[in-house]
Amino acid sequence: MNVGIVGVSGAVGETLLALFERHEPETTRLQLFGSKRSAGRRVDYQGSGLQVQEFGVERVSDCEVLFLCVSGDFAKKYARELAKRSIVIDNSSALRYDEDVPLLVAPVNAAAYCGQRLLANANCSTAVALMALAPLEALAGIESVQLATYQAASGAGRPAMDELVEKTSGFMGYGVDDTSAHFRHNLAYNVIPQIDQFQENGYTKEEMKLVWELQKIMQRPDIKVSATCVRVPTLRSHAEAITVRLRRAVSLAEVREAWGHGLSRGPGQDAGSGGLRVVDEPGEYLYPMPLHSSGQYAVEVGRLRHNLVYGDSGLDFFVSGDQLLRGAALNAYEIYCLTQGRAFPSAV
Ligand SMILES: NC(=O)C1=CN([C@@H]2O[C@H](COP(=O)(O)OP(=O)(O)OC[C@H]3O[C@@H](n4cnc5c(N)ncnc54)[C@H](OP(=O)(O)O)[C@@H]3O)[C@@H](O)[C@H]2O)C=CC1
Ligand SMILES: N[C@@H](CC(=O)OP(=O)(O)O)C(=O)O
Repeated sequence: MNVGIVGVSGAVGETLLALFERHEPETTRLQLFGSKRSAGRRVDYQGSGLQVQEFGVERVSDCEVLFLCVSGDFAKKYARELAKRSIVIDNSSALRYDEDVPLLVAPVNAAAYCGQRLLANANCSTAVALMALAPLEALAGIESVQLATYQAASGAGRPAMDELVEKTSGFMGYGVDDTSAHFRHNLAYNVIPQIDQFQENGYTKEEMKLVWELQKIMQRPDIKVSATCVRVPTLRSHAEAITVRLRRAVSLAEVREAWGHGLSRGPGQDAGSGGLRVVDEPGEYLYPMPLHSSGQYAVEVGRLRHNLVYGDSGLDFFVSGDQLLRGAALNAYEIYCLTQGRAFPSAV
């Protein structure tokens, strides 16, 4: 198998490379690509060195599978052309809403893959939320979802993450420095209620992605979704406070049970918790947090309780999941596993 990663120096690309290093058989020939900026750089991989090559359509032509970890504009320009020769797994939002492109969160809607060559990876907040939402949809049917997100700096890429570290260590006090090259404001010791551009309806594009993508992936265009997305000064792992209204009353025990077996673990595998871990022992001060979920394949879910407004058909809970893994690289790797008929690594 001949595989290429385009954008390997970025936050998603480097996380994907680490997954290949850990899970991929040595027989796979991996090629790495980037812009002129990182061309020529050598990267350690499975005991040898790989050189990053400058991307070019002809240069990637022998790759049977190509991961695009670049931008939406890059995907718009190249993805369809590349898909004529390779299976293309795109991490950007550019093609997610095209009718002929399956939008995949592999443990949730693997059935949407049926041999297409151009495949879209979902938005990070959407993928993290879905790990807890999909089993609830199967359990009782979802009427509505309300989300408030707490999104890490790395959601805006590797340079944004580096900037937060630098600005935090150089913080001089509030009102002194409101500059940032990657966010609308300085994120150090701050929270910013804007991710992506504002839309005409007053929501941001990140908030609307949650609406569009939950509806497309769950094949439920009628589900009501509303979100507020906030950037917080964590480095990795998006956390989300989620309120769900179900079609019927459920017990909390039923919900925990559903979370224990409601997700696919890959072609030919039995369903399992496949990437969701219940962390819900308030008496022991154990609940989902980026501090614990960062670097982990599983999304953590906890703080489960019935919602005081909706009663026993409503649930409140909190999730935290490493968005560079579940919301990007791990999900992309699982999509690749799907195309190869292999079990997902989270099941290993
Ligand atoms: N970060 C996250 O949590 C998530 C990101 N995504 C999406 O994944 C994609 C990558 O994001 P992320 O890793 O965060 O971004 P980064 O800014 O960290 O990395 C961008 C990458 O794109 C490469 N690149 C830029 N221009 C070119 C070019 N002309 N040819 C080849 N490579 C190029 C850069 O390579 P070089 O260094 O060589 O210039 C770099 O490796 C984006 O579409 C993003 O929306 C999706 C879900 C979550
Ligand atoms: N928007 C996300 C990361 C991302 O790139 O998402 P998308 O692929 O949907 O644009 C964040 O900033 O946390």
